[in-house]
Amino acid sequence: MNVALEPTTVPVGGDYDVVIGSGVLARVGELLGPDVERVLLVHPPTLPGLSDRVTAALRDQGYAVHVAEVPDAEAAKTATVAAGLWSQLGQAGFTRTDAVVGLGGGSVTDLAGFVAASWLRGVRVVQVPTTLLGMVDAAVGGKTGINTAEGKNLVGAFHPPAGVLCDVDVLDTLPEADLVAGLGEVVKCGFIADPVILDLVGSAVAEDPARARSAANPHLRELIERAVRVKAEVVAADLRESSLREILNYGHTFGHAVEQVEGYSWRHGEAVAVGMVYVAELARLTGHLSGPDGDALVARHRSVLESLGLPTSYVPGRWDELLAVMRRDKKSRGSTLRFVVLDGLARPTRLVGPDDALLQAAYGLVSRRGTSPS
Ligand SMILES: NC(=O)c1ccc[n+]([C@@H]2O[C@H](COP(=O)([O-])OP(=O)(O)OC[C@H]3O[C@@H](n4cnc5c(N)ncnc54)[C@H](O)[C@@H]3O)[C@@H](O)[C@H]2O)c1
Ligand SMILES: O=C(O)C(=O)C[C@@H](O)[C@H](O)[C@H](O)COP(=O)(O)O
Ligand SMILES: [Zn+2]
Repeated sequence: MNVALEPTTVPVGGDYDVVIGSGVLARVGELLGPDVERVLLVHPPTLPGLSDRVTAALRDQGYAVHVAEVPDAEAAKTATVAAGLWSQLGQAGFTRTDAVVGLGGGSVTDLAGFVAASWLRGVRVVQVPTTLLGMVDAAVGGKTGINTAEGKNLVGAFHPPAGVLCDVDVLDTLPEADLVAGLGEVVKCGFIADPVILDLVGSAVAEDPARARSAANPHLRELIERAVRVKAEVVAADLRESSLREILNYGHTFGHAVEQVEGYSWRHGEAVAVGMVYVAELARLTGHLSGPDGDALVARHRSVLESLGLPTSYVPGRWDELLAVMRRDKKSRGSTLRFVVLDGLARPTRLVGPDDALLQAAYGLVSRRGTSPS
């Protein structure tokens, strides 16, 4: 990413900061806070250069650094991997004033955050996201967790980080498909809260579609900052998802079901993209979106996401599996399914207990044979 702007600090309530900048990776120790002696650095196998740099920076600052390489991507988010980290913390004698650092994409920051939340009932975690999705979403806000055989993020805790460090330079090595998946969550913030995001994505695509899908997107820094501000404002108001925070789950009920049914072969941001189209169609079927404006907003979901190369359809014939997974969504209450839908652009609301027939009809509207992600 070719920008050399000064770092930006986005406060999350008064609790911690998200630092976004170029060349800021070595500042990780500054976010740890006082009294930390030992640090467990958790990272995937794909980032040897970055994990070495962060380890060296922490050691230079006097910390005793223990390193844990965990499986890549969704394979990191298991009870077995978490248990291995608990053993490592125990053997190294980590106390309540020691800390965990999560370096990697959302899968690693979710795992590292969960291990920090559960070790001694809670030690500090600093998140150093290395994917776009991690920077704009997963590392911010304190939702941590792992998967079980029954579904995604079914075990976890709300455990806000002590700080989040986003060094945008690391995005230069991120594969395009992962960058684009991160743009899926950025676009989500555009639909639920900040339509300027959709305009910026539109401008970037109009200027140069290939560049818009890369770390050279000329609006990327502003897109990151805007999406982080949306998330920061929401989680500062409702950390534990008693109400407002549910809007960040836009597109996720169907999206998480696609991820699980597909054995996590779709990227999270890809599944959320088709999930947003699904729920936009559901909003139209249930009257939340209506008339020409409603039609245009549904069409805008497809056009923005497709302009970035994100999927907007899913294969037919898997309704029973999808519905079974959707029933276990965390927004469900008893046997009542609940969705976040839009009443208009940036006007999110709840849809409670829609008819199964309408849920299935919306699936029909997003079904297309031969669909697969990038
Ligand atoms: N806690 C939350 O609020 C929250 C929010 C959104 C998503 N999530 C979770 O985040 C996960 C998805 O995160 P993700 O999209 O970052 O995927 P990911 O963590 O699987 O990373 C994607 C891939 O990019 C590689 N990678 C990471 N950084 C790189 C870099 N700088 N250069 C080259 N390769 C790099 C990784 O090794 C991996 O192969 C899902 O599990 C999702 O449920 C959590
Ligand atoms: O931060 C939130 O709240 C979100 O819902 C953000 C989502 O993008 C994210 O994927 C989250 O992990 C989903 O949470 P879950 O509660 O549906 O498991
Ligand atoms: Zn998400």
